[in-house]
Amino acid sequence: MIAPVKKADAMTAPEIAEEAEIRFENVSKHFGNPAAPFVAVDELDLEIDKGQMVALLGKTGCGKSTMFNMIAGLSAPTSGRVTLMGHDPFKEFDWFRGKIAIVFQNDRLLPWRTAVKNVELGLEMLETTKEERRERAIYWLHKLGLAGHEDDYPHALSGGMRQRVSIARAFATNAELLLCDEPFSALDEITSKRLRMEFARLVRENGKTAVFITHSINEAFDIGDRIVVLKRPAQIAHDIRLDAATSDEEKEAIRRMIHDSLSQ
Ligand SMILES: Nc1ncnc2c1ncn2[C@@H]1O[C@H](COP(=O)(O)OP(=O)(O)OP(=O)(O)O)[C@@H](O)[C@H]1O
Repeated sequence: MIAPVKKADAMTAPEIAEEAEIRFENVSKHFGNPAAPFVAVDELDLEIDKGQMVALLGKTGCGKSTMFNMIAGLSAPTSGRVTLMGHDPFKEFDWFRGKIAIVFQNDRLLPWRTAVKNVELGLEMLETTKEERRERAIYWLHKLGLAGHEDDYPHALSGGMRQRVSIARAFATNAELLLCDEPFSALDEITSKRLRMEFARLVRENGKTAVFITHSINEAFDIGDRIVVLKRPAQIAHDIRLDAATSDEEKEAIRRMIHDSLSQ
C-alpha cells in the first residue's frame, strides 16, 4: 500500500508526532550576503520517526547536503529549528556523542590503521574497554562479510570492502541514528546494489533510524521505507512511503512521477 503521495502544493502542515527522531520546523538556510541571500533550504517542515529508513532524493544542488549538515550538527539553520531526539544537534554537539554515526561517500578510513583498528576508532571516543572494542569491531566486520580481512590495511582492500569497513564502524558504535551521505555512489552498480541491500537489512534488523542522501532513484527504492523527493531550494516535492504491499505497478507509477519531478 502506498501511504499518502503528496505533492508540495497539496501538502498540509505535518502532524507533530511526539516521538519524532528528527524534526525540521520551518527551517531555512541562507548563504552569502544577508541582504540578498542565496536560499538553499526554504521554510522546510519534515519529521522522521524512530525506526524509519528515509531516502532524501534530489538533483544536484537542491540542498541535500545542506540539510544533512544541519542534521549532523555541522551547521545551524538561518531560521527555524532542527531537533534530533528533542535536542539541538548544533548547540548540543557533545550530547550526541555515540548517538549518531555518519557514513560518507568517501570511506574516510585511516590508511595507517588495519580494518579492525579503523572500526575500533569509532569506539575509542566512547567509554568502552579495549576488549569490548575489539569484540564489537570483529563482530561487525564479520557481519559485513570481512572475516579474514581484520588485519588488512585499507590499501589492500577494494573500494567496496573499504566501504564495508566504514559501515561496520558506524554500526559498531551502536548509534541509534545513521546518517549516510551517498556512501555507495563511488562504487560500481553491482557492488553498490549488493551493499545497499545489505545495509538496509542491517538497519532493519538492528532497529536503527537511517537517513540516506542520494540522487539515484534506484538507490532510493532499494533503501527507503520512505522517499522524500526534494525540489530546489530544498522543499518537499513528494513524500512517499513504501511497504511490502506496494505493488510493482504502484512502484512503477511512483518511479515515473519521481523521474518527471527530477526532470523539471
Ligand atoms: N557554504 C556555502 N556557501 C554558499 N553556497 C552554498 C554553500 N553550501 C551550499 N551552497 C549552495 O547551496 C545549494 C545547495 O547545495 P547542496 O550542497 O546542499 O546541494 P546538494 O543537493 O547536496 O547537491 P549535490 O548533490 O551536488 O551534493 C547549491 O546551490 C550550493 O551551491
